[in-house]
Amino acid sequence: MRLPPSGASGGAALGDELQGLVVGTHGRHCWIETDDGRRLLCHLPGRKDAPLVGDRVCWQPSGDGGSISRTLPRRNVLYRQDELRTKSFAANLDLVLVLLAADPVFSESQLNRALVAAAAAHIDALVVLNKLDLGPAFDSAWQRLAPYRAFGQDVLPLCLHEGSDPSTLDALRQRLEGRTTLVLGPSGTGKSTLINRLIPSAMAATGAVSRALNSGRHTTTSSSWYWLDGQRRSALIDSPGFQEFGLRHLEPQQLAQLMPDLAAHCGQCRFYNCTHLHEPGCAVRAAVGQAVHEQRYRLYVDLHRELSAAPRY
Ligand SMILES: Nc1nc2c(ncn2[C@@H]2O[C@H](COP(=O)(O)OP(=O)(O)OP(=O)(O)O)[C@@H](O)[C@H]2O)c(=O)[nH]1
Ligand SMILES: [Zn+2]
Repeated sequence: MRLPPSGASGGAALGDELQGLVVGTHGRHCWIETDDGRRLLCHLPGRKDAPLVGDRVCWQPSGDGGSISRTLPRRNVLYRQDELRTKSFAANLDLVLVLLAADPVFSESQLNRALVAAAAAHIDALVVLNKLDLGPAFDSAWQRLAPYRAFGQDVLPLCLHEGSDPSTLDALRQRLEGRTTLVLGPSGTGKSTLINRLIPSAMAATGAVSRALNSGRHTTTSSSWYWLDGQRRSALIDSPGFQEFGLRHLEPQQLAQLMPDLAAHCGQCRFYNCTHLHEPGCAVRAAVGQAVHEQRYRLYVDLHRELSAAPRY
């Protein structure tokens, strides 16, 4: 079967509108990719509701680029928040990959924030622990993840060490197939190494475009899109911003439901609006030290306090 010819500018037509995928954002402009794989710089009409990497947009040709007319409805958006405002990592995600490593030692609070944000956005999460070759350091990090595995969180070991057995990377590759995955992780875990290993050399230029877009800025705040295959079915989005992973867009009352080990007990508390902090007959507190790991409950208490104290915007 022959595909119908695409529009003069190469995008999928919707009425007389052309569609494209946002693969990079930069102030008042963003890079879009047409369905036949061409990339062009588009101008945004206004500051409000700027499209995110992963968005599908409608656009019209203008000059040697284009102009975006609107963003199509999103399946989801992963949010975080810094001191000042709510920010978004990307839209229309299938998976959030949290990359940790045996070294540097990871922050459980950061890990939990990423998982809570993904759960709040109804996006699957995958935790990957890199540097399997570090032996004892890896074992103790793997042990710290035991409570996460116990509540059903998918956790994969990984080794990106030069010359190592490729089986862990192959297992990860399978998880990414056919999906759009946002990669998050603190500095030093091997994020750049992973992206370089996963992206075929022919496509690395894609990342170069995104990096070039960001290079003039003081801090890199936008996400970069990389295709993992020639068919453009599987994609990775690399995003900065893991260090300041605020969750103030969430209400404290939502929190327990977004932590699966706590959520399993929420329904059995005496009071329907139990905060699981001090109430009598609290099923969550009764499970602490058993089905709910002490450390996980501590993360809940701290984050609940933070969300309760936060001013809302
Ligand atoms: N031992 C070991 N070292 C690794 C592995 N993967 C990556 N590294 C090393 O870890 C260090 C950090 O890797 P990067 O890929 O630069 O990490 P990153 O997460 O991109 O860090 P930033 O560039 O700071 O954001 C480098 O020295 C890598 O060579 C691994 O599986 N085992
Ligand atoms: Zn309770």
